[in-house]
Amino acid sequence: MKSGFVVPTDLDPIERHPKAVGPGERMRMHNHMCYGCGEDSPNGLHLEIYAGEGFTIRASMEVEPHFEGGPGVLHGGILTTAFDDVMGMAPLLVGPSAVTVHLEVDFLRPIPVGSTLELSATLLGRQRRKLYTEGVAHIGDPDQPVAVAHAIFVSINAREHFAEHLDKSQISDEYKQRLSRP
Ligand SMILES: CCCCCCCCCCCCCC(=O)SCCNC(=O)CCNC(=O)[C@H](O)C(C)(C)COP(=O)(O)OP(=O)(O)OC[C@H]1O[C@@H](n2cnc3c(N)ncnc32)[C@H](O)[C@@H]1OP(=O)(O)O
Repeated sequence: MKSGFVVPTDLDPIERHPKAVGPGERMRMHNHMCYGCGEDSPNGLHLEIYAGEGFTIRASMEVEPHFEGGPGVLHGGILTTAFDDVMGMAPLLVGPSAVTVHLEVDFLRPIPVGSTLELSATLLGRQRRKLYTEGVAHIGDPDQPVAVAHAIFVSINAREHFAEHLDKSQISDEYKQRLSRP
């Protein structure tokens, strides 16, 4: 497998947060209007994302005809979006919210429209606020990945980070109030 991403060898160990969602349980939605996993996003991917064992996350995605890029195959940007969202849930296993600062994808094989894409993410470790993750996608044989991704997320204080933009969001007033509480 070809990948230019170098995972640091001196990552600090991580511990699952005592309040993190348990293995097999659905991850709590971070935003009901999120294009990746929000149930109210009108044109979103509507990913259902589950916690796995250890520091893993998984989700499935039906490759719908309107996700086409090349003839008959999934658009690379849609796959990247799905990775961003699924991998972005991994930091929540160990602590507070984090946002993507770097994401790269190795596209290994075309992904036909009509297939079921299985996505998984693993949190590899941290360096200060940086959380390193790896993602893998396959469409049948788990030993034959169709894409691999690496991302760095940086932990944030969500209330402060999103405060300036809350007025532009389509999230519910209740959720807005929750996010704007000091
Ligand atoms: C409750 C609701 C909340 C929702 C939560 C969301 C859940 C998410 C779910 C998933 C949704 C989908 C996901 C989405 O769509 S997330 C949406 C897309 N992402 C963003 O909008 C993030 C935009 N970036 C920023 O706002 C700032 O950069 C932040 C605030 C993140 C950091 O700026 P800040 O000034 O605070 O910190 P810093 O600059 O000292 O950086 C800190 C460390 O990071 C390192 N670094 C920085 N950039 C890079 C880089 N490109 N490659 C490698 N490393 C990088 C940097 O060297 C430093 O490392 P070190 O010095 O310690 O070694």
